[in-house]
Amino acid sequence: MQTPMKIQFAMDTLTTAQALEWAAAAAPHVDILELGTPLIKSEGLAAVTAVKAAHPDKIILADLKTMDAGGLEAEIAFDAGADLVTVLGTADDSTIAGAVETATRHGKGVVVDLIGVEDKALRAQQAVELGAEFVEMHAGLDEQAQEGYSLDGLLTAGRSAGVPFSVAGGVSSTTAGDVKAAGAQIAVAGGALYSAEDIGSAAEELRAAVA
Ligand SMILES: O=C([C@H](O)CO)[C@H](O)[C@H](O)COP(=O)(O)O
Repeated sequence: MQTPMKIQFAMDTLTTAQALEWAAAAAPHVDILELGTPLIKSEGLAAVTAVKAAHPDKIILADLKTMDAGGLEAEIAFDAGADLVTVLGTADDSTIAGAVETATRHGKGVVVDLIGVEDKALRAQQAVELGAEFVEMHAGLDEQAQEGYSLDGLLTAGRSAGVPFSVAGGVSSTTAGDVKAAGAQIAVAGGALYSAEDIGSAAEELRAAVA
């Protein structure tokens, strides 16, 4: 039987209070709660601790986007309560390996974020060889704002990589079916959920779209 696709809620806000409110609304319908990079820069890793304490049953992802000192940055995030941390695919192999070594020691995991990587399929394979749990086929908010942006490039890269992957780049209930069809294990949604009038209903709709 195929493993059901997971949903990751990317909480790109600047306050822990807002993140806790969003997490409570979406929690019944999502598997992974992501503390967005702007939130961690604004509130620090205390935000991770607060969300983990409120949702001990959820996978908590700290979107550190680590570029150097992989072991050190992963260590402080795991100590704060994260289950997964992100390291950039543009980082040196030793940075990814350092974070993986720390994750293994903690019984936790590393996700390699392929934002800004030219050959995402190739780097995805290398990242998984280095021990990443999965990679994120990712187009960031700035790339999404460019004219003509579509998810297609991410889906093609995911299909050809042949390793476990998530897709992040403006995923919504309209596009989630395509993400599933491409073979992704995880659909990441930020704006489509937190900009909705009713976050809980939007998350429920997204879950239905990938069921
Ligand atoms: O990682 C993200 C971005 O770099 C800002 O932190 C987003 O969380 C990710 O792109 C998912 O959000 P949406 O694109 O709004 O779905």
